[in-house]
Amino acid sequence: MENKKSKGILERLNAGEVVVGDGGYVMQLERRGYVKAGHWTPESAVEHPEAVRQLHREFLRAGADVIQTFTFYCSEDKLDISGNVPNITGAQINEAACDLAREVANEGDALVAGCVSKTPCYATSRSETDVKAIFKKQMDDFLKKDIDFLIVEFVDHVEEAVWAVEVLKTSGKPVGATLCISPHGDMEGVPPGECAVRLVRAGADIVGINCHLDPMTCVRTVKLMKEGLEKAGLKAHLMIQPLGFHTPECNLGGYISLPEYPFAMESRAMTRWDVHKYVREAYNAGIRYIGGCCGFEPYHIRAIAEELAAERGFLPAASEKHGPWGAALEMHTKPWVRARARREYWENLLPASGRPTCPSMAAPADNYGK
Ligand code: MET
Ligand SMILES: [Zn+2]
Repeated sequence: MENKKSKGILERLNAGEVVVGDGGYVMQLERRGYVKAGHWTPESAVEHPEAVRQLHREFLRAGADVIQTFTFYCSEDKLDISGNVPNITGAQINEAACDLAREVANEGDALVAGCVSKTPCYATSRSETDVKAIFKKQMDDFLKKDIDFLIVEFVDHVEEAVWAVEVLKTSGKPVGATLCISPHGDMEGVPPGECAVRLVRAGADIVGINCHLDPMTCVRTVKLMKEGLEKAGLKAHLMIQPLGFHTPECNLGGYISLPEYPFAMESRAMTRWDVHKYVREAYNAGIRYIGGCCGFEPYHIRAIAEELAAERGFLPAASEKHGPWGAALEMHTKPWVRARARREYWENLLPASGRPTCPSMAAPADNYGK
């Protein structure tokens, strides 16, 4: 299939453009009936391509400039342990996912990012040779297809992320690396600033944070990464793809430590107006690749694109069905609803949960990684 993109990821970022990322696939497709929680493997790229294609399309229509391949946890060691897909190989899933991402990316001017994530092999063996062989295999699957750049995501030990970057750099493609860590640092206690330095020295062109924690916490962590890079005299682009959930009480383990994870997260969902605040904060921190992870649905991505409409110079296609700051309510028949067609109303609203006996905060477990 022809690759129609106008500019690569680094051309865009080097030119100072904002790049809007896409949202969370595994969690959204679990809710839609195409991913099994616990396993979180992406066999639907082969079994139900129409479901994956549709979600890619919705993120594209919402304004995403990058379509990530639906290849989360798609290393052979993870697929083996998971045992969820006895008749489908990792290579089949990786290749099908690349085709789906390319097909949809070419419906707009989006880029395709081939994505790898943390491996069970690292957790059990810490073997650089074995872990690197796993990343190399997944990368080779991607390179049979037409991808624009590569992303290492959802890694909580910087050592493993560095190994992934070292492998992916051999492709000659740009590499982004996002850790799923808190402001306290990675699982070995390596602070975010030091993590960023190690990733950039390993060859990452873009560094940042994804998943595990809410947007404002992730912005704080990326700021620490930026400070670390500045102190070391290094330069890299910054990226952020946080949870679409409020997790103010979370510790190192992030959302996985919450009693509501993963089947009762709904009451923590970000509103589109929360996303506006997050995006402005991220932009002001100097982050230019701004997207989402688990919990981010297409309307959240549209909110990113709408908050950044002035900087980008255009609105996404999905904004045809959305007036800015509730403007479409101006034609509502009820005057008290019409009165909500203004920014101050939505910006200052404190949404009720509708659950009178529920706590607003939970007690997260503190045994992550043990
Ligand atoms: N890009 C991956 C996805 O959205 C990240 C998952 S993090 C658990 O499926
Ligand atoms: Zn996630």
